[in-house]
Parts: sequence; C-alpha cells; structure tokens
Amino acid sequence: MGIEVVVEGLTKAFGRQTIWQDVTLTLPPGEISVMLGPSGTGKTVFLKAVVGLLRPDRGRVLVNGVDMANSPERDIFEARKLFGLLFQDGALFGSMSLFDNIAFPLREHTKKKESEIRRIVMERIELVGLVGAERKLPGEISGGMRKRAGLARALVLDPQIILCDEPDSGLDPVRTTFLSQLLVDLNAELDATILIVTHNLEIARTVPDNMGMLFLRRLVTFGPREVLLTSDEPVVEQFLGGRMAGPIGMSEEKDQAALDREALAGPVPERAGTREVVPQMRPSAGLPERRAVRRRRERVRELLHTLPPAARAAVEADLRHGDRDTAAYTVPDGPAGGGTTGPAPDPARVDTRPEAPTLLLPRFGRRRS
Ligand SMILES: Nc1ncnc2c1ncn2[C@@H]1O[C@H](COP(=O)(O)OP(=O)(O)OP(=O)(O)O)[C@@H](O)[C@H]1O
Repeated sequence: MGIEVVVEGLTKAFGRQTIWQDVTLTLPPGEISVMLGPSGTGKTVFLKAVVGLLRPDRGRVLVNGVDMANSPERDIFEARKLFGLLFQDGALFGSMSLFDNIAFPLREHTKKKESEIRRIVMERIELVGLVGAERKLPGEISGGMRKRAGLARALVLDPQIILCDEPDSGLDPVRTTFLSQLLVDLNAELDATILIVTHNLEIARTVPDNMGMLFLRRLVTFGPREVLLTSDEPVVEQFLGGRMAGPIGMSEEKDQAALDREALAGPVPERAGTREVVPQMRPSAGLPERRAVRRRRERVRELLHTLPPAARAAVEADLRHGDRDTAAYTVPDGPAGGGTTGPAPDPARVDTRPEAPTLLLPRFGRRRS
C-alpha cells in the first residue's frame, strides 16, 4: 500500500512574497488526491515542498518517518526514492531515446545490471502503452506520448507516492481522459498514494478520492471529494463553474471594488451541474478494483458527522451503494446545500458512468487470464 503524507503548518515565501501559509493536510495512503487552484497559487511549489526539492519556511512534511522539510539532505534524498514525479512537460532529456530517458533513474540511483534495467524499462513502457516507440527521441513523438514516457520514468523505482504536476497540460480532451484512466489504472495496480495538481475540471471531478484547493495564500479546503464538489465557498464555486464572477480575477484575486460592482449586478445564476458529484472513474476492465475505495469508505464513514450537510448527503449516497457503485448525487437547490440531507440519488443516474474504455493503452487493453 502507498504511504501516507502528513503536511503540517507548511508555509513558504520567496523574499517578501508569501506563496501559502499554514497548509495542513494528510494524503491518505493509497488514495488519489487532487490539488486545484488558479494559476500562480503555488501548486507546483507545494509539490516541490512535499518531495523536499524546496525547503519551506515553517512546518513539516512527514513521509515514512522522515520530515521532508527539515531533515538532513541525506535523509531527504533517501526518502525521495519513495516518490515518482511526473512534471508538466514530462521533463525528458531531448537527446536521449525514450528507453534511455526511462532507464535514467535506474542508472542513476541503483546498481542494477543492464539486463535487469532493460526488463524493468520494457515493463514500464508496456504499462504506459509505448511499446515500439522506445528508440524514438522525445521530439519525435506527440505530447501525449511524452507524458506517458514521463509517467513510465516516474514508475521505474516502484514509487509508493506519485506526484503529477498538470499531467493534462497540452493534451486534448480525449488524451486527457486516457491519461486519467491510466492514473486510475495505475492506482488499482500499485495501490500507490497519488497527488495530482491540475486545472482540469474533468480530471478533478472524476479521478480523485480527495480534493483540495489553494487560493489567496491558503488552503481553502482539503478532504473527501464530496466536500469540494458540493462546497458553497465562492472561490470553489467560481472555479468549478469556470465563471468570471467571483473572487478569482484575470491575474490574481479581484479587489474589493470589483467584487462590489459584481454584487450590484445581482446574483450570478449557477451553471447547471456545477455542484454535482459525478461518478468516479473506475479501473479498466480486467484490472482489480482499487483497494483504496474500500479503505476510503471506512475512513469517510468516521468523518461523516464532521462534514457539511451537502457533502454528508453525497457521501451517504456513496456508502449506500457500497461496493456496487458510486452514485451520482446532485446538491439540492437552495442556499448552501439547503441544510438538508437531500434526496436519495436517482437510481436512473447511478449507471450513467461511462463504461471504462475497452480499447486502452496496450497493457490495459490486453486480455488477462
Ligand atoms: N524558485 C522560485 N523563486 C521565486 N519565486 C518562485 C520560485 N518558484 C515559484 N515562484 C513563484 O511562486 C508562485 C507560485 O508558482 P507555482 O508555479 O507554484 O504556481 P502554480 O499554482 O503551480 O501555477 P500554474 O497553475 O500556473 O502552473 C509564482 O508567483 C512563482 O513566480
């Protein structure tokens, strides 16, 4: 099972610019979490702090007993081997073949023989569906293939924690869905803890177990996906609805005068479906169910009494369906979840989840005995 990541009171500034402060959250082991936030709110800086590539000014990041924020560099370096990192652009070396790029961490960090390296690299290449492309240079393949190569490289050291920085950037919606499916499938196979930083609402709505959002130098919320997806925080509603009205401005937050002008113009109608808890993506046919799902149900059951009403209703709907399915649940009309537990989910909606595509990346598409 993946490893829990505990972040406590994390604060980071560059000179006089505070990026975020007092960020506290726990990434539950083996679960998938997503961190949202408008551009420039410090999501990448957060990932770098988690993996110990940037030292925060205050706070701790506990991974397997190592504080990634304050330990000696030697200990951080060792603990970093637990991580797989997928950077925005795949961060591949342009002059190296995909094979050599993917082999790089093994050659750098292990003393494995070339034959063993070849076995591992080819296994990961198959896993992400790049068989046949291993001799190509990064410049000779598409952006989506580069992402998958980056992911293969992130997987060669058998990470127990996978951090993905905007895995969707530069991908079309179809490739983004394939990549989402790949991440869910990897989680089903590896049971690794995964944190994805993204702006992509489709990924945010369908992939994670937990969601958080950074805005205005603080963590607005972090918890079970139902909390953020039903939240009535203005910044969350604006972000999920992709609206102009709200506290997020073109470059940063809006000033009070702009907010006052908006208020005078009257309430903005909510876009349909904005606060809907849509079904979570499931592993491809032939793969095991994600072990995290059952663990999360037990965990969230304990949290139920602490959740806002709309989130509680959505979680209850999910629990009612147990292992059979994940129910779609729409927040009832009315202010802030209406203080009501809401209607039971419409059974007709339960099966609206798109079937897992059968023609997937080779590994996931192949028949299993
Ligand atoms: N090494 C650094 N030195 C100084 N400032 C930095 C450094 N790294 C990041 N920043 C600043 O930190 C802020 C947050 O950057 P970051 O890249 O984490 O944002 P982000 O939320 O990931 O944005 P995007 O969604 O656009 O990728 C930015 O203002 C950036 O200029």
